[in-house]
Amino acid sequence: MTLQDKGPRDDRWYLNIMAPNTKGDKFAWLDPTSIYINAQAFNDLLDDLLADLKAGEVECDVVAGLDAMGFVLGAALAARLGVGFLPIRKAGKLCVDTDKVSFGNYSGRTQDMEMRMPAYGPGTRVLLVDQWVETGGTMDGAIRLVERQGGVVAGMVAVAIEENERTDGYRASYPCVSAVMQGSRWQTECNSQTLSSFTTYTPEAAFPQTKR
Ligand SMILES: O=P(O)(O)OC[C@H]1O[C@H](OP(=O)(O)OP(=O)(O)O)[C@H](O)[C@@H]1O
Ligand SMILES: Nc1ncnc2[nH]cnc12
Repeated sequence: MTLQDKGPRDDRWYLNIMAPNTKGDKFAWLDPTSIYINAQAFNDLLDDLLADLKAGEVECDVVAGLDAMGFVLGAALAARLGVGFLPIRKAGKLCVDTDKVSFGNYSGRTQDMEMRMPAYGPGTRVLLVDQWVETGGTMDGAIRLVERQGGVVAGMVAVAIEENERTDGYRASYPCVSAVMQGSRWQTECNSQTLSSFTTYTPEAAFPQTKR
């Protein structure tokens, strides 16, 4: 595992560059992907998640990332962990045999997602990675897919896991790692779906540094 020692890790500064929704209720309330644009932010995010996985002694045989943005974080973590990456896809994309589940998410709509079948042997430890967990409905579908093929959910990782009855159940059942730490101001703000950093947010804060 590649890990830089950066001292105390609890500032999570890169959460400040997450972008507020400017498009209304049909969309998620914020866009965390600005973190990925900036090399320092993205690498600090990965370092923090990896440090917390290590501290929690969370081990896995493969990372499964959830379509679509879970692919970004999941693939980056898999590469750092030295394991493979298994995409869990929105239905209708995979041209091989699949298992399929229906799930509901924050949008109130029901969707289907699929995982290739067979994907791994019995007892394989699968680390589930998504960008964000809001209601936990999407994660619920992924857990069902993993367990139906005899996999063991090794844990779950996201930028944030909002607190509600379903995610309380996840925390009780699996190791859960998120950049937004439980008990922090960030967690309270994510639960209420507004961040104080939105008042000073500028897109430029996430711009990649140019080498010229
Ligand atoms: O906890 P939930 O309420 O289920 O919501 C979480 C899911 O919603 C978002 O993805 P979205 O479906 O918007 O798709 P995207 O990754 O393609 O942006 C997010 O990245 C999770 O996958
Ligand atoms: N990407 C996301 N950002 C913020 N809230 C979300 N809820 C579900 N997905 C989300």
